[in-house]
Amino acid sequence: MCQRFGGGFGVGLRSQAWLNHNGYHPLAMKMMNAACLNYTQMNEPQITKDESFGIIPILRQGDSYSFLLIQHQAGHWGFPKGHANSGESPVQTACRELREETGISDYTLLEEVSFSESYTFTRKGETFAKTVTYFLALVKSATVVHQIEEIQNYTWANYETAINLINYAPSRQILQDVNQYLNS
Ligand SMILES: Nc1ncnc2c1ncn2[C@@H]1O[C@H](COP(=O)(O)OP(=O)(O)OP(=O)(O)OP(=O)(O)OC[C@H]2O[C@@H](n3cnc4c(N)ncnc43)[C@H](O)[C@@H]2O)[C@@H](O)[C@H]1O
Repeated sequence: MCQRFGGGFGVGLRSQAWLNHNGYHPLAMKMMNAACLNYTQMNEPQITKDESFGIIPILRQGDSYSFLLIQHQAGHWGFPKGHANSGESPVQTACRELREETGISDYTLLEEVSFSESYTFTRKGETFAKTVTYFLALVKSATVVHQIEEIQNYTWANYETAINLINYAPSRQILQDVNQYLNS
């Protein structure tokens, strides 16, 4: 822990004249602050920005809605998503990932709204600050072609079941916001 105005760095730099309220010469203060800044920069963890895009597939039956959840290969339940390929827009990425993970390609995209979640994670010693932006799609049919190499499992669930199945709080918050949007 680096203390900006601590005693340790000041040894030998005191003088009778020009002492500030800490009892140090201004030049000594400058050197101490510079040393602290270098120490802090050297020890700050590197954080890499990461971004993915996804779709929340929604099936409307009368007044009620079901949501398609997928179980990612890592084991957690959430929504279909992934990274952009070179030159892809957010919506193109989200649609491709949906098709690759679930086989779904027949839907109406609600492009006027999007919902984002942010979280950090560490992988192989590297820390990532990630944002995932989701679009909404009203699907025409509940048929899913399970892409085993992409996802572990999938399920259609109503709001209450889905909220209980989703593992991570940021994704639960997204579903809450989406549910509120659909019922507003
Ligand atoms: N910039 C990049 N471009 C292209 N490919 C890249 C890439 N970075 C990594 N890849 C590779 O691409 C593969 C997956 O690609 P994609 O399939 O394209 O990416 P993804 O769904 O966003 O999954 P990813 O595993 O990266 O991250 P997630 O946020 O789900 O999970 C990460 C961690 O966060 C946790 N997590 C997931 N959702 C969370 C949430 N909502 N809240 C908190 N933590 C969450 C998970 O448990 C996990 O520990 C990975 O094998 C990866 O090695």
